[in-house]
Amino acid sequence: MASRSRLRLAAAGENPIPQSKSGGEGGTERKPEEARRREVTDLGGGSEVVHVPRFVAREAAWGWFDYLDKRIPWTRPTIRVFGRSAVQPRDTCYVADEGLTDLRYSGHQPHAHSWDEFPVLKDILKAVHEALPGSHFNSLLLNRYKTGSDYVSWHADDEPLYGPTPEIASVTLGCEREFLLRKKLTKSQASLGSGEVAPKRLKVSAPQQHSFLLKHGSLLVMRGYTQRDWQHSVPKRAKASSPRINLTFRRVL
Ligand SMILES: O=C(O)CCC(=O)C(=O)O
Ligand SMILES: [Fe+2]
Repeated sequence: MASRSRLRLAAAGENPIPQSKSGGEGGTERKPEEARRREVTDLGGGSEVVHVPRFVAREAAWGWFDYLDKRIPWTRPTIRVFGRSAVQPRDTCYVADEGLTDLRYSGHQPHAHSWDEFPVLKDILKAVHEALPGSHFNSLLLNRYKTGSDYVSWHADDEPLYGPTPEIASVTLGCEREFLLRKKLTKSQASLGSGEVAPKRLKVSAPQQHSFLLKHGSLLVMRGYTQRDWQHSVPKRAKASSPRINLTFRRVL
């Protein structure tokens, strides 16, 4: 379902988007107004998503993809989901400022690599900071979805170490994939749905949902109470025939 509440396209020049040095060759250069296009979706209740479809020029984005695909020490850890052990359905790697080793999710504590090991990540971080004035990301979770069978299931990045209103900036390289957001159910909605409180025939309306097609070189930012009130996922997609690398920049408080 397409997002219905795209509120406004930010005025050109409102926020600077970096131009790539290598984007000018081979007809890959973006028109300035296209490079600055950002769609702001107000999710309500103080939650917001910003989508910058052409955050970085195609050629530069492929340069980043090739480097990360080859150089990142990808692992596929065993995690715990609903009390069961399972191999995570995508490759991953964690990079963070010195001393930020506390990330733990699904019973797994990833090793924190240093930014110094991967100079390209410093360039990408710089570009993200320039696009999002006032942001100070200090950690990065990378994901690689090798085929359309790799995915991330419904979750929120609501770990306390990110604080109550984290800004999370997500860069997509390679194969485009669908990114879904759905509103978390309130306790009373959840119990209605389970049939514990009300008879089953009492219909519970479907949660609000938004979908974004995240293309090569795009940036998606989740802000405000998005992690508290919404969940997101990247579902399996049979048609996705090539790998996708995703970088989510976060700030550990
Ligand atoms: O791959 C994506 O677009 C999302 C990844 C994600 O949600 C996460 O790493 O927490
Ligand atoms: Fe996430």
